[in-house]
Amino acid sequence: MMMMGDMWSNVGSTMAALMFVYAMFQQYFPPQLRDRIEMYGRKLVTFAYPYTQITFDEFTGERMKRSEAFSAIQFYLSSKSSASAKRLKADVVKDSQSVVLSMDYNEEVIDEFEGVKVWWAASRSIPQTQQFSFYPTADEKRHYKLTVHNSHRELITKFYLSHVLKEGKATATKNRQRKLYCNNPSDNWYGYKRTKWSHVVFEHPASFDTLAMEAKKKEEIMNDLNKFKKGKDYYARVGKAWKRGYLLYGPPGTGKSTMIAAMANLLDYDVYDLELTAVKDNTELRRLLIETSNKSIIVIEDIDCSLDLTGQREKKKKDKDDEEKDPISKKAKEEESKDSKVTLSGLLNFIDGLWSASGGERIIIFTTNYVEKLDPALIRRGRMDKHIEMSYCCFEAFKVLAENYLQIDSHKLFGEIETLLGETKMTPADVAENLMPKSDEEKEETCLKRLIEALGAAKEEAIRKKEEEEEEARLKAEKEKQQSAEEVKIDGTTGKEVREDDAIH
Ligand SMILES: Nc1ncnc2c1ncn2[C@@H]1O[C@H](COP(=O)(O)OP(=O)(O)OP(=O)(O)O)[C@@H](O)[C@H]1O
Ligand SMILES: [Mg+2]
Repeated sequence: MMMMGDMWSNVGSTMAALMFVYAMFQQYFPPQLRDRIEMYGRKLVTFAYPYTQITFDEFTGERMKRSEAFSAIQFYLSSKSSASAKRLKADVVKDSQSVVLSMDYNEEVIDEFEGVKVWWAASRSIPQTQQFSFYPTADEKRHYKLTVHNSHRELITKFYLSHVLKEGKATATKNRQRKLYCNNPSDNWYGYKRTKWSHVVFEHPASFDTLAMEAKKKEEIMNDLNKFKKGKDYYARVGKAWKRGYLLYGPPGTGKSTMIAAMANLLDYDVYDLELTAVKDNTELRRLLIETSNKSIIVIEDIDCSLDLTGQREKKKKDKDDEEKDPISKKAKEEESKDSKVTLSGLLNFIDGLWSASGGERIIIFTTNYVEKLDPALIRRGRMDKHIEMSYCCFEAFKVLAENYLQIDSHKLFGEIETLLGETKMTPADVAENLMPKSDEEKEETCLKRLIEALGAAKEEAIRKKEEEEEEARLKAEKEKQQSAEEVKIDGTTGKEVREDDAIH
């Protein structure tokens, strides 16, 4: 048996001989003859290997964006490979109910199109690095290679490939799991994981059916969203970036986050939950946003707490004056501001779509508990196109919750609840909490009575608070009156009342 060492020395000497022949060929043959020989050489190779290979890389372009063709091919081949490839990779999708199989590396899948055979292979190239690592390297390059016979090249490139992309995209849509993305702090953007966003599967059950609010308002929002979704041509015609901004405001527990989930479910969009406090500056903000995909909702919750957006512009001048006076405080301020330098104007630019040259279909949502705290520039129409107030529970909203939690649409206690809801403020979150049966045996009447009790208590609490406030205001007024009376003194000689400043002179 030939030893490995012998085999390599044979290969080495063959290579050396070939290189020697090629060098002779370059040096001693006249150029015309060389061209001719090369042409015949190519024909010989084509004759011996009459196939064309087309490669589809996973990442393309300068920005190394994930190629759409690559993912479409991946999905297309997932249906083909289960039948023919022997080694498969499995991926669980859609609520863990179905498994998508794709071909493993160096496996081959044969496909047929209009009687023509083609061969697909998946492979990856790993860069030669000296470093040893347990983890897959981030620079690993994956690609699919399609091999076709030269005689069918036109049919394959013109028709087969578009068929593959169309089918692949359809399968992708069918298997698509929506995702909830959260931004990573930028210190984690580089290194092994190298991602700006982490994601989990988005499986929030909220829908507009279960959302407690007035039917008319709900319908108006749904129509607005559906119009946006179908509005591609409209946005292109009027030259606007295909985006829409919503501002959801209202007290805690009125359903702002629930509404966002319902919107994502209605539109079938991904959700990007952007934590602004983890973003260092406007450049980072831009980088994050460029990485968001189409058909997504970008959410900034509690915008008033995320940044000092309101005072930032006015503060600038004051800070400058202070800094000039005190170099130590200037340094300290610089250190401090390193932490978060996303500015109002950075945010405004992002909303205005300067960054969205890559296309559209994005919804931007801000939520806040205090709408009055926000800078008007941030929420003016055109930026936040629609302002939605999420308010305390009304009777109509209660009926939706009763249907959700108790599966009832009427009850003799409803009248009393309607009156109480008109007299007191309770958030849908609190109403829902009271309606939720605490055990399997608990009857709907018990739940409704619990709600009535809670509403009654809330009403009494509100009356007590109001009385307290009135009492406080009365005491304050009395104190002020007393103070002003003390300031008035009696002039001993004339017996007339004089003001304190008159008495001094
Ligand atoms: N309008 C609503 N319809 C249905 N359920 C609601 C509604 N509002 C609140 N809830 C219930 O109350 C819980 C809290 O609501 P949610 O988190 O949406 O409030 P929020 O307005 O986002 O509050 P915060 O301002 O504190 O973020 C939800 O899990 C949901 O079950
Ligand atoms: Mg919320």
